[in-house]
Amino acid sequence: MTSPIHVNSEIGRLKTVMLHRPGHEIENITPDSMDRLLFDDIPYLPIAQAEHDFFAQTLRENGTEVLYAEDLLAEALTAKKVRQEFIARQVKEAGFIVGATHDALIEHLESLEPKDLVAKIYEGVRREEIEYQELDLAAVSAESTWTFLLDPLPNAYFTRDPQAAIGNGMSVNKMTYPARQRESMITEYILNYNTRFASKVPIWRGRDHVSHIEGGDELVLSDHVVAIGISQRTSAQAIVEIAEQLFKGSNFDTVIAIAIPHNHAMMHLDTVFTMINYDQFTIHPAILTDDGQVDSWVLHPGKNGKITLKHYTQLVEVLKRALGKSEIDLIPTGNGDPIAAAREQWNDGSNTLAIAPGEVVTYDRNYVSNDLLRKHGIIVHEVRSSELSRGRGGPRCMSCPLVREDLE
Ligand SMILES: NC(=[NH2+])NCCC[C@H](N)C(=O)O
Repeated sequence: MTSPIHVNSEIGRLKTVMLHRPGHEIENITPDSMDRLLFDDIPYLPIAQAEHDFFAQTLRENGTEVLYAEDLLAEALTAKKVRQEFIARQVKEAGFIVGATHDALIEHLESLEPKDLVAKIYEGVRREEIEYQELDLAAVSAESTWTFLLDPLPNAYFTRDPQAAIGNGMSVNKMTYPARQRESMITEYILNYNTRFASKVPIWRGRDHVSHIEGGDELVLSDHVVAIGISQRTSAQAIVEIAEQLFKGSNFDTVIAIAIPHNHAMMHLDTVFTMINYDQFTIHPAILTDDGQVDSWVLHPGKNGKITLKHYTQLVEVLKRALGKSEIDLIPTGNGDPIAAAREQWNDGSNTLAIAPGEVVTYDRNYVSNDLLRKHGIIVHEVRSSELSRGRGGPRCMSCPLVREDLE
């Protein structure tokens, strides 16, 4: 069976992408919950949606088929039995296993049609929306004063992270923070029950794991090389686990693990490093020492299913060797100016989405980085970014490529 997933690079012409249009979940962020929900501010929804529509339109105009995760999920949940199982698992992962609240939540969600159910899963369920048949202590006690029973999923428009297409398969991710963990269950149901995907996609690593990994850290550099960030969101253990599966079941024979600082501004590798052409990358200078060093380890398949490991500090040398290039052009965010670099990285100036070799989509606000990209010969499509950028993610984070053309 041919897989509907085909991603053998970061830069091959983008044919199909999965997005999520931000919805009311964005309006369910409050100053009190913002930190926990991984936001730094509350975007203004109508503008965020208009900006997102402009992003989707930019991709369509450049020949990309745009699929929305919310539509794929609603289709996957057509059968009542599947819907019931999905609801039960969402409610369980939100922390309700038995009791009055559990029962009332299930009853409420089961009363909804697939499209409304999907919208509810994203926007969250408030306490006052559900009707209790009977109360129990947990339902009436003070510990349950938080307005939402099922938290909103405001980060869902960053479709890059819950999963990552690698080759013809998927990494379905165990995410780091509770605020995002239920997002990758959406991926699981799309892959298992949407007819476009069901039984056709190898899963390199599922979400039923202790160690965590997120798609913002997973970069497909070529048809046999993957780079993965060791970051706030992705642990070394998860990298070893996925490397084992890739080495066993696919063409991939090289995983480059790159250590980056563990902080909110640089939560994933793709906030500081992205591939934009055969031999060109964006990089936030702050991840490198003055002489261009960063810790990285190259993993290869060894004997008897074991993995070999080698430590390097010169990223350029590692990239040259892995990609068979004699030169690598690292383009610094903010042109290397400490203030412009820090400001533009904060607003995802390094988070470029390649839609073809040497052709990228970026946020308009990062004008220093955009000018520099053009000077390096890159074609830049700018998209609007005042509200979308408040979630700390850029064009690469907001997109999950499903099909890219192979490179020549
Ligand atoms: N691939 C990325 N860089 N994603 C950015 C995700 C931002 C989101 N607020 C989070 O903290 O999870």
